[in-house]
Amino acid sequence: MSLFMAVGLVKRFGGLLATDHVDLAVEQGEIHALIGPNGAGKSTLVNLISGLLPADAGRIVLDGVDLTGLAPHQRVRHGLARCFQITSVFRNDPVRDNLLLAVQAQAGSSFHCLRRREAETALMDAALALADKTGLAEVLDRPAGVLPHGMQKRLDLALALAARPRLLLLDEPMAGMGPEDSLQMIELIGRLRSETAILLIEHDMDAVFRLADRISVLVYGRVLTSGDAAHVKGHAEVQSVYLGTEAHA
Ligand SMILES: Nc1ncnc2c1ncn2[C@@H]1O[C@H](COP(=O)(O)OP(=O)(O)OP(=O)(O)O)[C@@H](O)[C@H]1O
Repeated sequence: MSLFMAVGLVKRFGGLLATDHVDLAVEQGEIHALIGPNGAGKSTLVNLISGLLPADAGRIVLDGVDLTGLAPHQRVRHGLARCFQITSVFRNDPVRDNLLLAVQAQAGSSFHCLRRREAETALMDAALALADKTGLAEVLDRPAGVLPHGMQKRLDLALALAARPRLLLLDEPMAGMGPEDSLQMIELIGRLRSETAILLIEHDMDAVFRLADRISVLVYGRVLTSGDAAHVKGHAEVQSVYLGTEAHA
């Protein structure tokens, strides 16, 4: 069985069928990219998966557990975490405190058996490990809100990783970045493959083709095709519907 499955997902906005009976599977260790032209329904699908929007029909299953009726925070506890297009940090607080809060929220009562000082050390160690992993060790004392854009996106990713997800939803992690930041983000996401499966929405096709093990193409709320980069690049309908439009743009 796949690590994650969306089965027959449907979302209507009035008369518009934004998500049209979508089936999607993400395997363990896989980076699965979701691409499609503007308005294809990518954000709606990710909102259904993360629980920000209720589905009109269909199911969401992670690791054999049906998450369909659960609120977003309950889905996070079951291993489904999300990074937003807009960063969701406490802007006036230092990076260190943002990381500590996220680690603390995830740890819950798991450090209760330790003495207070030991628990604080364990939390700080976990926060510093996250900073190291995401390239934020040099900016721990800086208020999150004054970080350059690329680092804010990395902080956002670090906060999602604090939840130790089994499946991480990344909604346009490269948005608004210059080439250097994009490259660093691509490398970082590539390294995460060993610890979590990833569903990646991204308009940067270079990033998609470099990172994705599998790509699903969404058009008018439906999955047109799924496959590896070679399959998608060679798919005539994808070329005309999506890659063609991007090239023109
Ligand atoms: N809350 C809403 N109410 C009404 N219509 C909506 C709502 N959210 C999205 N839509 C419509 O649903 C369709 C899919 O939108 P969605 O934002 O999911 O597409 P997308 O593929 O993420 O686009 P983009 O790449 O531009 O972000 C669009 O026609 C959009 O106008």
